[in-house]
Amino acid sequence: MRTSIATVSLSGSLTEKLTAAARAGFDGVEIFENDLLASPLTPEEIRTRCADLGLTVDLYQPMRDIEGVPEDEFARNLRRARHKFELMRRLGTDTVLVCSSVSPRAEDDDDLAAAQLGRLADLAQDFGVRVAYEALAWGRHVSTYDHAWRIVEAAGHPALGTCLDSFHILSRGSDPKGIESIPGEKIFFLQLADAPLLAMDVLQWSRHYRCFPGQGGFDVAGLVRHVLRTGYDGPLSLEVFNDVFRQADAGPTAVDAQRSLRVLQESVGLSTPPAPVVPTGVAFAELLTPDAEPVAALLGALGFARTARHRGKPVDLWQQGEARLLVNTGPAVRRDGTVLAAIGLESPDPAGAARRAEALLAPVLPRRRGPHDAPLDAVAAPDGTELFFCATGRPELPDWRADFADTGERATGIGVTRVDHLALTQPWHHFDEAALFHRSVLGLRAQDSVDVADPYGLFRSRAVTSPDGSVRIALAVGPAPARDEARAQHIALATPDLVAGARRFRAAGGRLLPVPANYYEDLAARYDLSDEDLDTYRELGILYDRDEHGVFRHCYTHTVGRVFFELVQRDGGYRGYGAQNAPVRLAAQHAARRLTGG
Ligand SMILES: O=C(O)c1ccc(O)c(O)c1
Ligand SMILES: [Mg+2]
Repeated sequence: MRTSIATVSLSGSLTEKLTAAARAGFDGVEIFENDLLASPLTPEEIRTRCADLGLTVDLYQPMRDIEGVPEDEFARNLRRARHKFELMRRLGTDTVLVCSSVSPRAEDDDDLAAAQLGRLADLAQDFGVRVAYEALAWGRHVSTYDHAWRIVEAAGHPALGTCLDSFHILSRGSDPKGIESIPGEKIFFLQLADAPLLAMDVLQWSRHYRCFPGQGGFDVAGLVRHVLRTGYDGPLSLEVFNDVFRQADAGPTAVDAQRSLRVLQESVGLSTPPAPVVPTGVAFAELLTPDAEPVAALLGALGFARTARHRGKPVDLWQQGEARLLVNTGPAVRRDGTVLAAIGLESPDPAGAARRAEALLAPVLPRRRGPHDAPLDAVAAPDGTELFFCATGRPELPDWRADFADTGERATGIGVTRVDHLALTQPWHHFDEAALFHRSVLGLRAQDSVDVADPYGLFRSRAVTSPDGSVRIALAVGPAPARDEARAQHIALATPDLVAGARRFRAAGGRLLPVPANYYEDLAARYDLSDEDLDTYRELGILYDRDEHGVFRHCYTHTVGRVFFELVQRDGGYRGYGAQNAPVRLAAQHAARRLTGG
């Protein structure tokens, strides 16, 4: 189906919005009145610009407070409408959105509303315009889609239809099944938006918290299925009022928006992009560092050995158990010190995974292929992390390790078996995009997001995981985008015996993050732990959590550049990440940074 986006959903000037929408692959736009009023372009120039960009102008909006008013006021409304219809002719669009009145002077009189909307449609018809009447969830007398449709039906005018907006329908808890009783040709327009489930005033919710389908808690796809059963064949149009998107760059937001519509179309059976190829493990995590020494010291204390060297590049493979870390000291190294730059995902079908990613608009990275390199398919996640789809030790596929020559070094190890999870702090305006990306592109499942207090703000965190837990990525967004630590990344390593592992790490010269004694007093109050265990945890800075499945113990290393490590022991099928300990950890990291300056 054709895809469209309201200009209000993107930041910048009208020109920037239109360019971003076209580049992301939208077919059309809804022009928001304020964007036109603020633009130096004439309506004719906007029309030409859209045509040059390959965009149709699908809707002009909104017209407000038209219906249900005394005759003298309605006469003034018609005069206003005539101006707008003339403008629409110059703009080259034939559909106008009229939202239900919020005026205190509007009367609760459906017959009057139908009669006046009919007269508006008469005038519109003279200009070749169609009127799409939308129920705002906070409309004074008309606030539900079925009520708006009753009025449209009563008016019985060919130039009057309804506009359905998923936010207004789902935020009020209306049953969208009733949409199926509206003839498809009377649905003049369909606007789509999702939103997180929040208990708040619906107008504020709508104006500040809408998000793209798949990023919130509404069943937008379910609603679209009802709409499709009516025979509606107009565009799927995104109308998202969102405080973050208003500030973020229009280009990436438009791509995020188009991706959400592609995923939606797939889930309602309108398209069949290549199927998701769910990763089955973490093949490697790659650190980029300008300063190999501190990284080597930390990995050595963690029990890793430099088992292989890339044949053509300054990249070392450090291994312990099934945990593999690449340390890259090549020219791509950035100014901001050590970073977690890439993740190798073990994929049952690397080429298929890359095709899926490309179909969902993930930037495909040029293959870093030297004369000896195995081919590697890679895409960039929204935060810039490179994701490689690769195979380790599977005879039917090229092994990425073929590019590495064995050094003969072997790890003595501290008991690390594998990477448990990767935690990536997102740029502040990419959080919702990141969750949708990892879910739709990689086929991971998103868990609920949790809020975590930091001494200087609030973190939001959301995990995406493969069904068997073999791939776990914790996405977080921090409080202060300008601060480095707000973009910290970490690698959590699994061990079956955390206490032994932590002791060996320390004996090898590793530094563990100290945790305040108050934490352990609280732990003693909350759980029935032995004094001996508590003493050990306090000594090593081990944090403790439980869920209905099992127990989680974890501790942290110091930070190098933007990266630190976590050692974790999961017992009994514990599913979380110790989120309730995160405030203590964040405070301890702030304190450690003040002491060491690093
Ligand atoms: O918030 C509003 O006023 C507003 C305006 C136009 C719409 O289509 C809408 O859904 C909301
Ligand atoms: Mg709307």
